[in-house]
Amino acid sequence: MPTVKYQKGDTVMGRWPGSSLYYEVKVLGFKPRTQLYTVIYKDGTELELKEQDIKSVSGFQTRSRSRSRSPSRRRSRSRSPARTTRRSSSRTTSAPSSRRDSKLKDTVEVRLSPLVSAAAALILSDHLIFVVVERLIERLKDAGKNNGRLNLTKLTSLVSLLCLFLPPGAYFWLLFLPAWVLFVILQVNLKDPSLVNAPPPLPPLDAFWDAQALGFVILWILFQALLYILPVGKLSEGMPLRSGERLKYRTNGFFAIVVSAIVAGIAVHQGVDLTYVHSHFLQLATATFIISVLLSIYLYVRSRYASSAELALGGNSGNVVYDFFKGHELNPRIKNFDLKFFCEMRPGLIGWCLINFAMALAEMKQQNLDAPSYAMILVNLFQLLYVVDGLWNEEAILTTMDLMHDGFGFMLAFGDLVWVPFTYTLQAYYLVSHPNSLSLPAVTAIVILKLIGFYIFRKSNSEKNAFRRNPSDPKLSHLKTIPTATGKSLLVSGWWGVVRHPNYLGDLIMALAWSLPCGFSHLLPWYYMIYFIILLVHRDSRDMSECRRKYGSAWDEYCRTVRYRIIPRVY
Ligand SMILES: NC(=O)c1ccc[n+]([C@@H]2O[C@H](COP(=O)([O-])OP(=O)(O)OC[C@H]3O[C@@H](n4cnc5c(N)ncnc54)[C@H](OP(=O)(O)O)[C@@H]3O)[C@@H](O)[C@H]2O)c1
Ligand SMILES: CC(C)CCC[C@@H](C)[C@H]1CC[C@H]2C3=C(CC[C@]12C)[C@@]1(C)CC[C@H](O)C(C)(C)[C@@H]1CC3
Repeated sequence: MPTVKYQKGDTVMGRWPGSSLYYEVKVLGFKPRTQLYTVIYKDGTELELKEQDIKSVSGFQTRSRSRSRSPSRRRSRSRSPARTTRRSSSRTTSAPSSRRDSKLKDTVEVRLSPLVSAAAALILSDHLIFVVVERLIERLKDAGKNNGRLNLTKLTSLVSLLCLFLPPGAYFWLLFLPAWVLFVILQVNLKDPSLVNAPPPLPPLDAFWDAQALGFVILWILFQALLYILPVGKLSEGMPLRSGERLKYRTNGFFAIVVSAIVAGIAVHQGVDLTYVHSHFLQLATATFIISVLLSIYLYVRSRYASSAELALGGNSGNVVYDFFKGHELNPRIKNFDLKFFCEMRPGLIGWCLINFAMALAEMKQQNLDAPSYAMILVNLFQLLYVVDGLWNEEAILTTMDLMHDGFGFMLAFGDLVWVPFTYTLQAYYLVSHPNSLSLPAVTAIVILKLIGFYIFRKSNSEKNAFRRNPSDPKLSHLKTIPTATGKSLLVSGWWGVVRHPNYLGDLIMALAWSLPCGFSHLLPWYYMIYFIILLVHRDSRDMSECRRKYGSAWDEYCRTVRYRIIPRVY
């Protein structure tokens, strides 16, 4: 390599992409065509870097000592990206640097996955805008350093100002998600509903509001909160936090759904007309939406006072709308009452089953039936099984992304309280006024499909959960694993050796079985399936980049061994 600045075998300082952190790396080679150096970090991560992202060790040390005392500069002495992982998760991490890490994560994600739909691309757009602006600011700073002619402060504020006028995805989603719920609720009541129809005319404003409906929703949430705080059931430990602490959670969800079912049964027996839920669906959804907005405002305000150790890595952009949407605090609690865990597992999830049940009663009433239709029974039983299983294995939620990594803000509050109960119930709602008769062979085939999906979903989730809780569990000793620099290992055989997200595969098969009973006359009951594909493809990409950041070369090795993401040999 005669004209090349750094030679094979040289030890130099390499910039970790997307950040201003440098680590000691060894040069493995140079590709004249791409003008990139292949370097290897101390934890084994191999990357390709531009010459401008490499500095000689001696020059680097002199400069870094003479520079500022800021934490990010101090961090530049650490030796490997694996350390970044550990350091960025320590209490001393400054918010800006963790933000940079998450931006890096998102950039990789966007590059890696050509998304299947424009909607999914929109999910990513908010991240992208921040990445682009941040990169631009970094470039400008670099340019300023190099020629000294640019007025850095002015340029930086100009770009930040520009950012204010760019419509980040958060603004879009804040408006779109509630509008979408309204759209599908209005559609499902039409004789000929369609996802591609123009929105039906808006009902008058007072049609949205019903004080009684708000009262019922508040009562329901309080009732679930009461069941949650009762000293019944197990106290489970969450995964270790950045501080090393493990929070305790009352995992009595199964008890909560059993008590709720008994209370609903007694109420119906006593003559309470549950078909109210069908006739006041819009008002109930509006009331729940108001509660989710109030909760999100409370969450945002309290997150401003939370210590940095209590914050999630995302949602700290400084942009009020983005942070409000994404959520800032990781585990907001009032004493021992965990708001995120409660909202994710209780009012919405159990409410979903209650609404489905009410729809079965409404179907019988509307269509003069003595018993619900086969299609309605299947949808009810399938979704009840899904929820009961989630609550029975409630502890497993503590190892999912939402609980471990995501802040609690509008996205999850609205998702858990409004989105789940008022859109996941659309199939049952649809069947109330759009009957679909099913033959016995069709019923049998759909049940078999559901059971296959459920088996894959449950087995794979339990396998990962058991492994994460006790990696040396003798029951898992037959499984092959890859060690990672963080001390955790990755499963490479068993379910997690078939595809990288076997649990998503099972979930998707189940989603198919939920839509099939509604037939093919309309797209609306297939809405869940379409939404779910987009959601899971996006979650898979997000998880991939997060794991690559955490596990470096070990993750790449896992991806080389397990080539497909969700569907074997297809995707
Ligand atoms: N119905 C719905 O609306 C809905 C929506 C979303 C998700 N879900 C379901 O919820 C469940 C949880 O989903 P999730 O998105 O949180 O993802 P998940 O698949 O449960 O968790 C991903 C995490 O698992 C760990 N992991 C990944 N590969 C591994 C391997 N080979 N060996 C060991 N650990 C590995 C990694 O975390 P660590 O390494 O840090 O432990 C990774 O971040 C899924 O079953 C999903 O289908 C349902
Ligand atoms: C578009 C947005 C508003 C997206 C909102 C997403 C949330 C509604 C989902 C994200 C994670 C999901 C989830 C379940 C329900 C829906 C979410 C909260 C879940 C609790 C359903 C029962 C399952 O058994 C489960 C526990 C595995 C599952 C966990 C993830």
